[in-house]
Amino acid sequence: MARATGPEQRLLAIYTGGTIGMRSEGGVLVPGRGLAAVLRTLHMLHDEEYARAHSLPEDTLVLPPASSDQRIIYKVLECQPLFDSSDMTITEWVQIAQTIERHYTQYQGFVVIHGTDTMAFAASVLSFMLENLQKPVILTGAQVPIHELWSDGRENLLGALLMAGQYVIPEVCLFFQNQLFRGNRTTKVDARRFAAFCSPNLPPLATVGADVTINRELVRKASWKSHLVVHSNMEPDVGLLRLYPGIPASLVRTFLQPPLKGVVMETFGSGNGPTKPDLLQELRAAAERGLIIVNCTHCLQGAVTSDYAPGMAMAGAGIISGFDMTSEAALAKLSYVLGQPGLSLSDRKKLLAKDLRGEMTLPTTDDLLGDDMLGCRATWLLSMNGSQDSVPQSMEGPMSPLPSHQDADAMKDVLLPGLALAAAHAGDLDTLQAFVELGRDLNLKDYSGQTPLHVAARRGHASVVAMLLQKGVDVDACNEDGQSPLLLAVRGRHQSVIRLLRAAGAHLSPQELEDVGTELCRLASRADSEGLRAWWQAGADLGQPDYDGHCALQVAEAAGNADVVALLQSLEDRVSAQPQPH
Ligand SMILES: NC(=O)C[C@H](N)C(=O)O
Repeated sequence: MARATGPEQRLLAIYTGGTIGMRSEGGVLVPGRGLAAVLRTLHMLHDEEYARAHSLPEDTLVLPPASSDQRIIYKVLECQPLFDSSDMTITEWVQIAQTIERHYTQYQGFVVIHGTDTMAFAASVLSFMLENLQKPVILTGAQVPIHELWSDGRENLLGALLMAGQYVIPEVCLFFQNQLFRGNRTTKVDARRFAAFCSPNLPPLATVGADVTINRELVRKASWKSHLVVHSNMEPDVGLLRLYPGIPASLVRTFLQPPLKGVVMETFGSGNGPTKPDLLQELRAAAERGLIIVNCTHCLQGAVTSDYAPGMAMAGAGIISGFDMTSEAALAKLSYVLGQPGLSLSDRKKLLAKDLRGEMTLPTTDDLLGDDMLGCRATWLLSMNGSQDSVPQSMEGPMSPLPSHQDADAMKDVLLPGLALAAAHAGDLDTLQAFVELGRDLNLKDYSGQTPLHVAARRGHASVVAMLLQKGVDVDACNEDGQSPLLLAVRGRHQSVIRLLRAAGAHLSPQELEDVGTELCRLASRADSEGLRAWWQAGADLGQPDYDGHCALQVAEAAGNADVVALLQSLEDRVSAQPQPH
């Protein structure tokens, strides 16, 4: 990230509306025309003397000198009509992106003056529409109109212009209250305070006080080889659904109907939701007919993980993790990905799982490996075939001395299990295949005894499970809690994985089956047909009693759940006919 050089920096300020330029009409605030004329009267935003001395055109403004050798000259392009941002839609944001494209070569940077209510959505959408940005695009606005005595608008606009004019930050950003954020990481958190925005999962790119502090390692690098690409084809039929305790499956079904093509589902905590079978059934049915569902947490901070059983149930329903994306960014990303022509459903899902514009933090292999070995790269590790010759040149030098053979072996012992498990977690067949090609044993275990098969079974990655089984891994390997891959697949209700494991001879151990009667009765009492079916598929005896002697069928009968009764009876009838693995 460089400082902008040259005696004059030219910026375009695109004024779309918002409180910053509003006036009171009939007791309410409405967007006001002629913002440039107001700015011309404000000394901090215009140096009339310089403009006259340099014969700047009528519509051009110039900031007072920020440094002795540089001037920021800007023009305000007023949109027609102006909007309260509550009324803005993808159509208006596409127009902004196209305006930037039209003027891209004439200006060193762009400031978008926008209402605050939907500014985080706008910044997110623009970040996906503008690919290969090499210049800053900074959104800003105000909580109080700029002509008022006590307004945040003057400082916000000045800050945005200074940041865009003085630094080459090739991203869509949002500047508010002395902080420059990555736009697609922001959310509006306060209706009145001047500190209206926050970036819960990424620190600001820059902070302005007596000094400007740039968080250089966070700023994205521009790709100087490629040109700006503006993606105007954004899918409007995307939605946002917030789960709440007790949400009826019927409501979810209605919401997910066509023409909706993608939905961001705001879930509890680290990505959990109710595990009611009818609700999961609706989600699964929608996913099966091609609706894309992205799971984002409704918490302000933190990420979706699969630490809890209800989270796994969600994952089992064909839902994509949004990790730590804001809902605004996820919605914009969905609209962008669905708007891309000619992609298959699986291509779209792959694109959604990638970090495209710095909008989400993906769990890395390093996260799983721990801090002590950070910096070692997967490719390097895999290329460490006991010979220093295979260490890439780029790893040499004073900061990264070549390890001895023993060190290299010790490092491999520590790091390879984590790497293999990370690949299994991500469903990354290519990396696992690389292990095989280098003659590595895929039975390796991490510190808790987990094998790649455990992880793939737990995540429901059937293709990875099939590949591992084909390579002859131990199908009944137990982790330190005595759990087999089959048990993890049952918990996740991953039917295709259960089938694969059973076909490879997997058994639930006597220890895993110890309390199965109680578990089956619990599932029967909650009418969880899918859970019951998973245990049955895994070879559990559905007639096992719970601690006080009741079996699942009796519990279902007592609860008057005819569907579950019918299911249990049909499964029990099929038990004798079912081929038993040896
Ligand atoms: N502070 C603001 O700009 C709020 C206004 N309603 C808008 O979003 O346009």
